[in-house]
Amino acid sequence: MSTTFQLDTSTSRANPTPAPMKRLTVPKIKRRKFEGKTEEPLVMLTAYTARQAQLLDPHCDMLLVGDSLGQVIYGLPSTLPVTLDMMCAHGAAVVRGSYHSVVIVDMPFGAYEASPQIAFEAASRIMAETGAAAVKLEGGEAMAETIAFLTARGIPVMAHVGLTPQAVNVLGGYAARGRSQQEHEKIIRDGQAVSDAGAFAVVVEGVIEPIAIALTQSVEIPVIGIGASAQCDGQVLVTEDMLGMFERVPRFVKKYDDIAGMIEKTVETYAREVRDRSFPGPEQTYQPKK
Ligand SMILES: Nc1nc(=O)c2c([nH]1)NC[C@@H]1CN(c3ccc(C(=O)N[C@@H](CCC(=O)O)C(=O)O)cc3)CN21
Ligand SMILES: CC(C)C(=O)C(=O)O
Repeated sequence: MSTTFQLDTSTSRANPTPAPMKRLTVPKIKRRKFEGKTEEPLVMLTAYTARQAQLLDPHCDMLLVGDSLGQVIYGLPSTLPVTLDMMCAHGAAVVRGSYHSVVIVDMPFGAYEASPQIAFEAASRIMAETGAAAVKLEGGEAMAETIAFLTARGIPVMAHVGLTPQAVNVLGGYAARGRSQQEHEKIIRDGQAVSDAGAFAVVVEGVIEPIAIALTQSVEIPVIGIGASAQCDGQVLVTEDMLGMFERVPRFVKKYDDIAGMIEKTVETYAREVRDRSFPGPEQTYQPKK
């Protein structure tokens, strides 16, 4: 087990970012929201690897090591089989590849729900092994006690309400939430509960826009939207989704590029050159000294 702390690595030759910046902190993220609104929205993307983190870091305020890595990296059918070992390994890689953003690591399903004490054991392991600045967990009122427990013991918590993918079996799918008045009120109560419990920010996912707007206006912590509203205090997406790595993505994803198409074309060229023996060429081949 290797332990990596969040050191200032700006002088290390392993870290090629040209203009190292001082890393943002959780209190600075929280303070970005004042008088009920964040002037400039917070920018968050998921990251799972060191190189990906290096590329995203200069443009983001927060990097989320999401448990969506279960689907995106490991090809699992949901986020439920994701383990603490996976989150620690990818969390450490993202911290090593970033210099500026606040890194937040998802707590995997099963690692925190049973009790605040169990949650602290999992969260403290994540903090110690990755060097991340905070953890994220899914749930509202039911997780308020756990959020207060972790925060009081030195672990900042980002909460996640609305469409909570770890609860897919209770919700019955990934459809948008909050279309009934009862559900609407429950999601607002969840957001207020996590804010009152001391979460430094909250993700609201897959809800009808009026809920996202009402929540953003009613809590003092930044509300980060995904499938929510442009009026949230920030936005997050799964990086591979917005880069166009996947054919099928949720409706709330905007595909900014077609990376899958680029990879396909490039690999097609490589395969052709191998088959017609034009790769490797003279420039990629060693010859004996004359
Ligand atoms: N690549 C990826 N992107 C994500 O946004 C994401 C993950 N993985 N894994 C974890 C959760 C799961 N999420 C999901 C997954 C599927 C839908 C989806 O298919 N939504 C449909 C509607 C589904 C329905 O109505 O039943 C859509 O068209 O938006 C939404 C969010 C969000 N998260
Ligand atoms: C989609 C985001 C918010 C997430 O929770 C994840 O990446 O797992």
